[in-house]
Amino acid sequence: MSSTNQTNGHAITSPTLKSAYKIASIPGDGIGTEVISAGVEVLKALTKKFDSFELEFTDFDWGTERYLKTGRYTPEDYLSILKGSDAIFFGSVGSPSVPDHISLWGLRLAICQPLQQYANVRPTRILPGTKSPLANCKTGDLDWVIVRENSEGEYAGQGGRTHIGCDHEVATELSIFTRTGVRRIAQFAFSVAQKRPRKMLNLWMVMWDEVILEVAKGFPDVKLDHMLVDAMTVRMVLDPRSLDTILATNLHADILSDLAAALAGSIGIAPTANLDPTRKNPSMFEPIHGSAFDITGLGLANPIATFWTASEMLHWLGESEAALGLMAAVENVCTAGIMTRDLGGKASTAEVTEAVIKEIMNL
Ligand SMILES: NC(=O)c1ccc[n+]([C@@H]2O[C@H](COP(=O)([O-])OP(=O)(O)OC[C@H]3O[C@@H](n4cnc5c(N)ncnc54)[C@H](O)[C@@H]3O)[C@@H](O)[C@H]2O)c1
Ligand SMILES: O=C(O)C[C@@H](O)C(=O)O
Ligand SMILES: [K+]
Ligand SMILES: [Mn+2]
Repeated sequence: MSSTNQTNGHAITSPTLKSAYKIASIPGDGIGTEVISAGVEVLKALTKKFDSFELEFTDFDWGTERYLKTGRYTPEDYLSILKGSDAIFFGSVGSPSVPDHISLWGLRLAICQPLQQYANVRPTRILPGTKSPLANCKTGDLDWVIVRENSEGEYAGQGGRTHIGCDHEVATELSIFTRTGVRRIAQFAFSVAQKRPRKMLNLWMVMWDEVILEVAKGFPDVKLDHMLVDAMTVRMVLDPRSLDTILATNLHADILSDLAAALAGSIGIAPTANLDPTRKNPSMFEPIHGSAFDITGLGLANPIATFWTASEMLHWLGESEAALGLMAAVENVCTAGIMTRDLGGKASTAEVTEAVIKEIMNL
């Protein structure tokens, strides 16, 4: 690309600097490796189509295989390595050969927590050409963003076991909530709700309620609605049109977002952004789903969750045109019925990926 500037009456043509982003890619375990390689292919196609930016990928083999060989999911200096990137593109972690709390704390939480990615953002909607399992719920009827507190609550890592293995063993799992933690996620969720057409935020809990009412004063245009989490599951199923932005604690939002993905058609389409809203640290983007050992290696993994995740990453980096182009390509492919088995189709991971790349090049 080039641009023309006027200097002292002379037109001079100079190369416009392309934005170049460093992406740390961590496929992880199971289908993580299949969907991230599909995601990288699609992102590379976008850089060909939209020549305003470049992506420089560095791949990391951090996952369970590495843990079994070395006793660690990552090298010791992994945080300084990641801090050198503009964004992290993550697949999933977890394997039948290692207990889930070890893999989760060894990789996903080992990244999210020290990098202060305290806002976990999970948009959900029904893509055109796909179906909700809810009768009478069509594309447009379900359009939510779940904001998950991503640094404390039930995933604070406090608690332990005493008298291990004895009949009188005691185990505690503590939920930790800080005023600062609640305030910052509330501020973030209100600002998300404020940018949505319906300007609406649904949430719940006690200290939360108090802090949120304080934060709400700064967002008078957002309609606020408190819900208990059990009742929320009912409302999501029976009245999806009445919801918009949903803020909840770490664990509750984790559960609600799997439900949301299923109601929108499949867990195979749902994206996640783990954001550090201060932008001091790189943010991490991953599909909501896990390693799915039951379908690993079979070509059945739906790559759309990862494509949507890639689109969220591009938005965060400021490349909105490419981000919107990617979602348009995904929607065209769904409309054409090229879908994996979880969405009722017959296409493989590779066939969906190829179709999305073709749509990108035809945009
Ligand atoms: N953030 C993460 O990395 C993350 C998230 C969830 C689970 N996990 C880990 O993944 C492992 C498996 O967990 P799980 O089985 O509870 O959840 P899962 O999300 O891996 O799978 C649940 C079900 O959804 C299906 N599924 C998931 N993604 C799919 C896709 N893209 N296309 C088609 N079908 C898809 C699977 O086949 C499975 O039947 C565990 O070790 C768990 O700890 C990791
Ligand atoms: O919550 C987690 O950390 C694991 C998984 O359930 C997720 O949604 O990322
Ligand atoms: K994941
Ligand atoms: Mn989850």
